[in-house]
Amino acid sequence: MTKRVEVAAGVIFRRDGRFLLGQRAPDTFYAGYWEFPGGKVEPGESPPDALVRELDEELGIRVQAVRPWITREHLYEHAHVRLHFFEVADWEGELHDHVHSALSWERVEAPEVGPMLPANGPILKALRLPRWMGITHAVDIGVARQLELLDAALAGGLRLIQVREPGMAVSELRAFAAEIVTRARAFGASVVVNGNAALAAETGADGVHLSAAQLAVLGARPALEWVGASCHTRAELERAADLGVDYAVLGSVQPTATHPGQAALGWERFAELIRGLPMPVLALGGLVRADMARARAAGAHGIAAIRGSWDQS
Ligand SMILES: Nc1nc2c([nH]c(=O)n2[C@@H]2O[C@H](COP(=O)(O)OP(=O)(O)OP(=O)(O)O)[C@@H](O)[C@H]2O)c(=O)[nH]1
Repeated sequence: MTKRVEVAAGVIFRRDGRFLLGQRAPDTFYAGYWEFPGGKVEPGESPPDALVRELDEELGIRVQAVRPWITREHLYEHAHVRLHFFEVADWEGELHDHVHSALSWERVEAPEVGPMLPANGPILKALRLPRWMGITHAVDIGVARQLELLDAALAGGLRLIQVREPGMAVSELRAFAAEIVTRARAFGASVVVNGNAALAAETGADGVHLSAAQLAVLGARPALEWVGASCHTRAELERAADLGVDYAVLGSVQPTATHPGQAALGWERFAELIRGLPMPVLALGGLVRADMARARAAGAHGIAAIRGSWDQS
């Protein structure tokens, strides 16, 4: 039987947004491959405690706070590992590496070192997922106004847009989505189209955002770069994980005008529902920019919002 190993690893961010990778030393498994700093969880230890200890032992840094992020399992020749990835934003001290052959600060958009440990491909992709998703609502505010607000948001740093226009005629939606893709491209932003993989492909969008209903019946992951899904329950999140989606959106965290009367989850329940999932989760529902720290402390990768994305106040 393959040995089971629990591992805690950290995505350590520097002030300029770069994150740290270490190259595995000679005489270890996968020598020369790059990894996130971290190591095995000891008996009786929690994964966050293990990470704080490992980062002290390996790098000589003191970590103030870690945020849960993604948990992935991988079957290596030598062990079946469960990797608990955390984000480490608050740390102090000078790096003194004791275990790696080299360290490198990388950009999330395009890490340059390699090869990477086999389990880490999806982790690097998850890091490329922007922290904020703007969801369109031209059916409420009009196409012209939505495009105007989109331009302002792109100029302000928005890098992920979901085209979601329930009720819009398909011909109008095709033109609208194509226009969003053109404008997003100019800023290097990505676009996913809600509920329609064919339209996404046709308009040159980067992916599709599946509704919970589609998620329930789909046999396989659509062949697009980004596939995400709307979820409301743990069962839906697990189904999304099984389908191999790149991200999920879970809500509503707070009461929202889009679904009046729907019970809000609150942050505690949100954190509970997403625990241990293998993909990043965006929090949805009545959220604004000021909620980002709270969302990430709860384990969210970031936030998805309709109104909160376009309000200019
Ligand atoms: N630290 C770290 N380990 C990772 C990552 N990705 C990944 O698959 N792993 C796996 O998780 C395990 C980490 O264990 P480790 O670093 O404590 O131990 P090791 O293999 O060097 O062996 P040893 O501690 O027995 O000498 C290894 O099997 C490693 O291949 C990652 O990004 N960071």
